[in-house]
Amino acid sequence: MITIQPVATIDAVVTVPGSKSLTQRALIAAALAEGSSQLLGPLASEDTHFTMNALRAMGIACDDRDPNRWQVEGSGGRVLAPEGDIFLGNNGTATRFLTSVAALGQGRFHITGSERMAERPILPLMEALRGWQVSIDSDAGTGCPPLTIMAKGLAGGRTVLPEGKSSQYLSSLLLVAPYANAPAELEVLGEILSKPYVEMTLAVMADFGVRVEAAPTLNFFRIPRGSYQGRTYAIEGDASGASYFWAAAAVTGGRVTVANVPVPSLQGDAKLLPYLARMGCRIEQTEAGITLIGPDRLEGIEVDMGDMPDVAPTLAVVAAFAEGTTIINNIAHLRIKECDRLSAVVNELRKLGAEVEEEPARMIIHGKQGGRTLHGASIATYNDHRMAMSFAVAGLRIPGVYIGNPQCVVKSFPDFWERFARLAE
Ligand SMILES: O=C(O)C1=C[C@@H](OP(=O)(O)O)[C@@H](O)[C@H](O)C1
Ligand SMILES: C=C(OP(=O)(O)O)C(=O)O
Repeated sequence: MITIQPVATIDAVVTVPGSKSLTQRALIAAALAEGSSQLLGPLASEDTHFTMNALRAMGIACDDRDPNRWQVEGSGGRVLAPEGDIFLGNNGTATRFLTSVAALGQGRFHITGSERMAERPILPLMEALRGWQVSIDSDAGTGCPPLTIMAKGLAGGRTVLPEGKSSQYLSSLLLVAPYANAPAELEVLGEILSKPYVEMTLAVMADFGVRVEAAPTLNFFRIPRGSYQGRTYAIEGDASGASYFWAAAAVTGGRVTVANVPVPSLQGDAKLLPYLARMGCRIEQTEAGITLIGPDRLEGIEVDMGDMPDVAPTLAVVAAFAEGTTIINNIAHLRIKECDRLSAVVNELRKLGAEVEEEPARMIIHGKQGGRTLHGASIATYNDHRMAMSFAVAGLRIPGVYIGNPQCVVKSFPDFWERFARLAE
C-alpha cells in the first residue's frame, strides 16, 4: 500500500521510460531480421523481459546489459522450439505476437501465462493462423491461452481475421507475414479497435525494411515475402506512461513537461493531449518537450476512446475533477485488459465519492463541483499497472488516497513511484 500526498501545485520536467509497444515490436523485428540491431532507449520492464526471454528461448541472442542500448542478433527468420513452456505472464502483446512468431518455427511450442491471461481471448488470431495452415489449439478449448502450436512454418496466401476486440491479433499476423512461404493477403472483418497500434506496426515494419500494402481502412493487406534488416533503432518515450504526469498537471492546475515523447508520435496515446486541451488544459510544444498546463477549472467532454484504451483510465480520473459530465465512448475492449478495466475504474471512482455510470461499452462520469466533493479511499488495483498509476493522480488533489499493490507498475513502468514522488519536489 502506498499513500499519495496531496500537493499544492506542480511545476516539473520529467522523462518517461521507452514505449512498451515500440520496444516489443522492435525486439521482434530485430529478432527475425538479417544482421544485428541496437535498440536505443528501450523499456526495461516485466513485460519487455517476458518478450526478450521468450525470444532467447527461441534461439535469439539478446544482450540487455546496457540499459540504454540493447543488442539483438537477428536469426533471419529462424525460430527454435524451446524445451519448456514459453511463459508470458499477463503480457497480452507478447502472447498475441509470439504466438505467430512460434508458428514460423518447426516443432511444438507451448505458450502459457498468468491466470488472468487465461481469460484474455486469442481465438480470432488462432483462426486466422489456421488459414495459413498453422496447427494451433487452446489447451482448455476456451479460445484463450495456454496454447499449443505444432509449427511447420506459415503457408501464406489469403487468410481472414474474424472480428475481435484486440488490434494485437492483426499486428501479430502482419509482423510475421513477410516470412510466409508465399506472399500473404489478409482480410480483416468487423470494426478495428485500437487502430493506431496497427499503424505503429506498419511503421516499425517499414523502418526494418518491409513495406506492406494496406487499404486505408486497414481491413485488407498485401504483404510481400521479405525479411527485416537489422539496424539501430531509437525508441520514443512511452506516451501511456506520460499520461499520468500530464494528468497530474491537469488536476492540480500545475505544469508538467514530458521531455521525451515526440509529437507527432507513432503512439496513438499521445492523442490524449488534444482531449485534455478540450477539457481546458493548455499544451505547449518547445525544445524541452510537451508541456501541459492545468486550468483553474476543468470541463467535462464526450470522447471516443476506441483508439486509445490504455489512457481511458487516465482521462476518467481527470474527469472526476471536472465541472460537468464526461462520456467515454467505445471502450468495450477495456474489459479484456489486465483486468476488466471498465468495471474497475467505475468501482474505484465511486469509492472516491464520484458519481459514475457503467454501460457495456462506455462510462459516464458526473464531475461534481470540480472534484470538491471527492474524498480519500483505499484503491484496489486488480493487479493492473494502469489502475495504480491513474488513481495515484487523484491522490495529488484529495487527501487519504491509498493505492493497493503498488508494485504492479513493474509491468510497464518499474520506477514509476520514484518519478511520481519527484513531482512534489
Ligand atoms: O499492440 C500493442 O502494443 C497494444 C495494443 C493495445 O491492445 P488492444 O489492441 O488489445 O486494444 C494496448 O491496449 C496494449 O497495451 C498494447
Ligand atoms: C493492455 C495492456 O497491455 P497488454 O495487452 O500487452 O497486456 C496495457 O499495457 O495496458
